[in-house]
Amino acid sequence: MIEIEAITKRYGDTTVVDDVSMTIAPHTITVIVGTSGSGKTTLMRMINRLVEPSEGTIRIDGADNHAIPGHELRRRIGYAIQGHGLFPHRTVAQNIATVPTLLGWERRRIDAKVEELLSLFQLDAAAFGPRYPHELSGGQQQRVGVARALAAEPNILLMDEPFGALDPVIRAKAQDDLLAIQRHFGTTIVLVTHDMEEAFHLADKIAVMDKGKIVQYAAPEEMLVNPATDFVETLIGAGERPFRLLSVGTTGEAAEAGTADGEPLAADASQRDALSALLWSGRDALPVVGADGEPIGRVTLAGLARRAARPQ
Ligand SMILES: Nc1ncnc2c1ncn2[C@@H]1O[C@H](COP(=O)(O)OP(=O)(O)OP(=O)(O)O)[C@@H](O)[C@H]1O
Repeated sequence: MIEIEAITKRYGDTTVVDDVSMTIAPHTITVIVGTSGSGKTTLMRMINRLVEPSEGTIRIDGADNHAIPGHELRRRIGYAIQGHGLFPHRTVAQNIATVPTLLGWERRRIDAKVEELLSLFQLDAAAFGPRYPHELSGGQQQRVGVARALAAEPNILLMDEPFGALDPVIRAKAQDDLLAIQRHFGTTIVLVTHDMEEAFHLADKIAVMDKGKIVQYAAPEEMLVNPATDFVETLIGAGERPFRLLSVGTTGEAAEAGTADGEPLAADASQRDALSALLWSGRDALPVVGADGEPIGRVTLAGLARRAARPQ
């Protein structure tokens, strides 16, 4: 659990984070969005004390983060940034092993961790471990950057625009990998992004910042249905709202009893994907199957339309 209490950061006369309080529950993904310069990065960096606050307290699992030496904190909290920040003269394996080596882990444990992470990120350890960062694609470098941030098994992972430099296809893949990895390790993730699509895809809770303040901190569905201010509504993109509502729910949740013809949809696909498949196939209904391939019902255009409509 991360408890941020009345935290303020000033540079000279300028207040860049203004009396922010928020609690981040363990094992969740919190996404911070907002306009450029609204203080997102500064707020996040006060968690691992890359930036020292002017006022206020941040507690990590109950302990004031000021009571923990900065270097210790940054070892315990993973940090991944856009452009990955890999060491160019170290191999992929050495990069991932950086913090475990600092912590004095045994060689065998380090090797096992490197292999586990590379395979979780779908990189073959034998092929990629010995390579240098310049021998990887941008997307692969980025995955190694996140793998490195996770190597010491941190409870908390801070991510600053981690997928900002990736093309849309690789980016979507990287987001899905991150969700799978977060479930695997139960890591508490705080992520800053400019991309609302990404925020709605990943977040358990979204914090919207404007001029150093949090203007709304809520679950995606709640924010869509009840945006706190005009600013939040603009940021969400009012025209996108029905589609975003569908993108935060799964097809399984929208499944109704009954059967339908056509290519089945996976229950864990988003309702937005289901809508797209329905429109594209020209059908009113499509079958839904569970992870085991067994039918669990059908999803209908009318059912999705009800879910995308303003709640009454
Ligand atoms: N070391 C510093 N000294 C002075 N001002 C700073 C410093 N670091 C950040 N700022 C200012 O604080 C404000 C908030 O910066 P921050 O990087 O937190 O914003 P952000 O919301 O992450 O922006 P972006 O989305 O553009 O990355 C900006 O106006 C920035 O210029």
